[in-house]
Amino acid sequence: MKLALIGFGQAGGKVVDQFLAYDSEIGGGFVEDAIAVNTATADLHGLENVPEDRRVLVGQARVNGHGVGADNELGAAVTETDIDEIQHAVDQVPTHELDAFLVVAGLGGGTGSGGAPVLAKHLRTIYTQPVYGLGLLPAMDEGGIYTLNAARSFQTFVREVDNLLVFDNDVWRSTGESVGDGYDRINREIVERFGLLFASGEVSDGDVVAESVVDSSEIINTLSSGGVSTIGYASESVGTSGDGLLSSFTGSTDDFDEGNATNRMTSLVRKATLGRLTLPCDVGSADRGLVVATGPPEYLNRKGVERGRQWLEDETGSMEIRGGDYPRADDTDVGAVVLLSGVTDVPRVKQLQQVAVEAKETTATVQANAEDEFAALVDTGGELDALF
Ligand SMILES: Nc1nc2c(ncn2[C@@H]2O[C@H](COP(=O)(O)OP(=O)(O)OP(=O)(O)O)[C@@H](O)[C@H]2O)c(=O)[nH]1
Repeated sequence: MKLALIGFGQAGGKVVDQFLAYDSEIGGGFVEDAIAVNTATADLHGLENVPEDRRVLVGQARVNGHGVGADNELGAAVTETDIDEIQHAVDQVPTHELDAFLVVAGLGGGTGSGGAPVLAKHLRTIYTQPVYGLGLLPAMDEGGIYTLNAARSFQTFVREVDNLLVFDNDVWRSTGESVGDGYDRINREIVERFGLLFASGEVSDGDVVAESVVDSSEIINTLSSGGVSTIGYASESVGTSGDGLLSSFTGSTDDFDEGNATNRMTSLVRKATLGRLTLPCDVGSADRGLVVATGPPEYLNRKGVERGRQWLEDETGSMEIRGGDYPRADDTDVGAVVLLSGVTDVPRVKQLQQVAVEAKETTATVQANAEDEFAALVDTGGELDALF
């Protein structure tokens, strides 16, 4: 499907930057346009792939290009004020080619956390295309302010988009990794999963057309349940003709190969669903689902996808599970992407909200105490007078 990507804040901009790289790497064709919005000049300069004329600085009058310092109310306020600056950039998007907008932001900071919901709301009042969000949840150890920001932004963002796709940094961290290296790896995981899904609706005329190629309308229908979505992905290297299943084609019967490919695809769908999701949840709470089989066309086995799809129907109890192929002739992996939409049983969100409520209460108590303590510090019991 053709997307206009809008990265809001530092994390949003970096992920959009990586989406651009991934799209050209796989020849995906899902990025119709890409814009980065930020309150910090330095963050915009740090981007590599978003064209310079698609970078928008907001809030200059209030923060002078220095960011909002994790104040997401300020992030929201400056976005409201400067919405025309962003609209000016969106005006250049060839919207007649567009299937949807995707607004990407880290929810723990200030700029993206506050600005992304404001922009989503604005876009939905103007355009007929769906506006999706991709929200990145902070790791738990980032601290109270990030958790509180994320919980409040999540609540607002999910209300203002047609569907909120979520990626939880906490689940994807590795111990012993520097923050920078960690984000580079995590961002790759993000764009691989979401990128494959979006590219799957973009099979061009020159590509090999498989038996049942996923269409962008199937992605849109799956996401039209609204609410929150998560993605699972599993893949297996099939190598080139020297190893993997291809080599087992030679010297074995077609029946055996067919059965092998069917089993492989069915188990990839299960692995994708039961393995690490971008946002862990109870799969049974999903409202809709989409199974996409990716890889060289000869491995995209219809029976395998169908069995995987039926299995997901049983797991979710939903009748709205779609399935299809994304053939990639030059790929050495065969994989399954599983999109679960409208999930409602998400312990991580409840945990985030609980910690946020505690953080809010603690902040209020600390502030009240600080005021009393400061008054006590300055007060001399009437012994001394201030100058004026
Ligand atoms: N996945 C991912 N998450 C990131 C990355 N950088 C930051 N984050 C997360 O995003 C949250 C918000 O950080 P930023 O995007 O830097 O904040 P901002 O929107 O620019 O807002 P301010 O810096 O407060 O103006 C953090 O709490 C992290 O959890 C990144 O490169 N990848």
